[in-house]
Amino acid sequence: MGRYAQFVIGPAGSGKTTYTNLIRQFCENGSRSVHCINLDPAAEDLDYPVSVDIRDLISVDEVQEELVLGPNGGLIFCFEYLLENMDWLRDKIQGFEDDYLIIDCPGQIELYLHFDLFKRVVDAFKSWDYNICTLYLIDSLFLTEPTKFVSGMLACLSAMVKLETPHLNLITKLDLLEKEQRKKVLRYLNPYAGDLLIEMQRGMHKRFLKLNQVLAQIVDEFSLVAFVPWDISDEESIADTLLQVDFTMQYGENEETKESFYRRSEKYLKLKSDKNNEKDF
Ligand SMILES: Nc1nc2c(ncn2[C@@H]2O[C@H](COP(=O)(O)OP(=O)(O)OP(=O)(O)O)[C@@H](O)[C@H]2O)c(=O)[nH]1
Repeated sequence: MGRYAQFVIGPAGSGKTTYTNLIRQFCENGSRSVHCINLDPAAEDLDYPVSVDIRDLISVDEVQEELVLGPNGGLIFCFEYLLENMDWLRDKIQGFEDDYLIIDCPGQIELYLHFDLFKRVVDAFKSWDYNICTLYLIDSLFLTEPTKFVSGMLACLSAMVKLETPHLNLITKLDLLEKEQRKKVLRYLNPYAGDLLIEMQRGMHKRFLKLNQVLAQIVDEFSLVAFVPWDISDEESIADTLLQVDFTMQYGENEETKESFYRRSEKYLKLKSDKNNEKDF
């Protein structure tokens, strides 16, 4: 069957642990064998059974205490230590030959954006012949305005460029948004640079025009930054997300995957069955 691993990354509180647990439950209900791996040395209570836990190797609390480091320094030290002990991790996952790995990662995005430590962990999985997909989770409450969207998009893009793996961005906590807010957010599933520029420029001084033009151009040129809606109140959304992850893992991002994102967003909004909504959209 081959080896498959999803790396679940994203800012603190974006929903990584919740996602990991729900995907695990969904897979297990479908008789798919999965293992959840915790790579967050500062994790507290985890909702799922953990098959491999970095805290058995090293924990941030111990490091902070012994080396008098802050939380970020402690995390960096733990990842350096993990990289020196990758045989430990390899031994732990050796028995999961045909199983699916879901890897819950730390919430400090500096780890993905500014250092190469996390990339080296991902590269080790590649060298062990894993098919990989990185999921960058982003809280929908931070995507309700164009400027917030651009900022979130740039963080997703940096992680994608830095990690060099098949990549999806998941918009989480959609169930918490009002219908109108939800529609606003879902417009960004397939953003159009011209509209984005007009929206960003609204209410801003004209001296920001050039900057906003460049940012909108980045959105346009990096249209591979695809966002997938994730709604825990809709079981179909969970099933579709898993399908997209599997597809991306095997084939990477391409036109076909993008097409399926758009079909997904249409289905999600049920636009086809509601002509009035379609006009609004
Ligand atoms: N309503 C709703 N709540 C969510 C969703 N995802 C996460 N939450 C809640 O948001 C909070 C943070 O979720 P976690 O899954 O712990 O987030 P995390 O990214 O693992 O957080 P860190 O480990 O601190 O980086 C928890 O209270 C979750 O119950 C979601 O899709 N919908």
